[in-house]
Amino acid sequence: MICLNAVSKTFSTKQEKVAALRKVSIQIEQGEFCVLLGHSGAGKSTLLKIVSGQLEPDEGEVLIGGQRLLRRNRRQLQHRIGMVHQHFELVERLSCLDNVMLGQLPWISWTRSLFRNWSSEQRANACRWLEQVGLEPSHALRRAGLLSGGQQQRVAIARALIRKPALLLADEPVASLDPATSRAILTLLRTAARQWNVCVLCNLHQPDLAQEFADRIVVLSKGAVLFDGSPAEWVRRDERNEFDSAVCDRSVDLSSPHGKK
Ligand SMILES: Nc1ncnc2c1ncn2[C@@H]1O[C@H](COP(=O)(O)OP(=O)(O)OP(=O)(O)O)[C@@H](O)[C@H]1O
Repeated sequence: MICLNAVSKTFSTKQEKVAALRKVSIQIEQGEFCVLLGHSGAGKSTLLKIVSGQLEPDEGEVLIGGQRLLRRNRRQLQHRIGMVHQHFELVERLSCLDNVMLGQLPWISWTRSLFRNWSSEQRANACRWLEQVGLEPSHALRRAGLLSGGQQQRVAIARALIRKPALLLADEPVASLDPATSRAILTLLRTAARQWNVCVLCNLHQPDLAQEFADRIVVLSKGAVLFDGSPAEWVRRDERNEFDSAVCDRSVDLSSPHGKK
């Protein structure tokens, strides 16, 4: 379970101070697929960076599996977090298998990782994860950069899951994918949450996809939580026009390859 208690973050630049997060409190259970929605600048990426330990909050606390995220235990807790990104962030010149193995770096000796000298057991494990995310065994030795976007995202998900994370953070994982592939990837993330009891926190720009796939939707607006509930509750409130175009990017067009008009 992850828990954010009254987390605030303000960025100061020479010109201004931007309150990116204002006393955000949310709790996500193991096995839950939670989608963060909000227009550009609402604070979604800042929240993910704070949960992953890349940024420190000014106020408030983050608990991962009951343990408070602090500077001194950050590395140890980061080992329990898997990350998936919009642009996959694979090492394109390496094989899919080697990319998946990178997810296990914290537990592999540096000589093995430097020479990619994986044991047969490690190889078999990586291949199993590639299979779990829907890739044929023949993909294991193919260069990651030669795969389609959807296949690369599957490799990235396998790399995140091989470390058996308590928490999987997905920062706009379908932003560069076509609508059909987006649905396949979100199905995979939802399955991962349920099958491996992972708490998944996923940033999206598309309310329709959030409604279709999320167990829970959290809407941020100007750094504050505007809504936190089930997709059914979200639809009821949306129908009463409680959320207007300022909340979510209604310009999203799922028929377009990149989701934007
Ligand atoms: N390093 C930074 N320095 C200054 N301001 C920042 C920094 N990072 C984020 N911000 C500001 O904080 C606010 C929240 O940004 P954030 O990136 O979290 O929004 P977002 O909801 O993820 O947006 P998007 O959907 O466009 O990625 C924005 O106003 C942004 O300009």
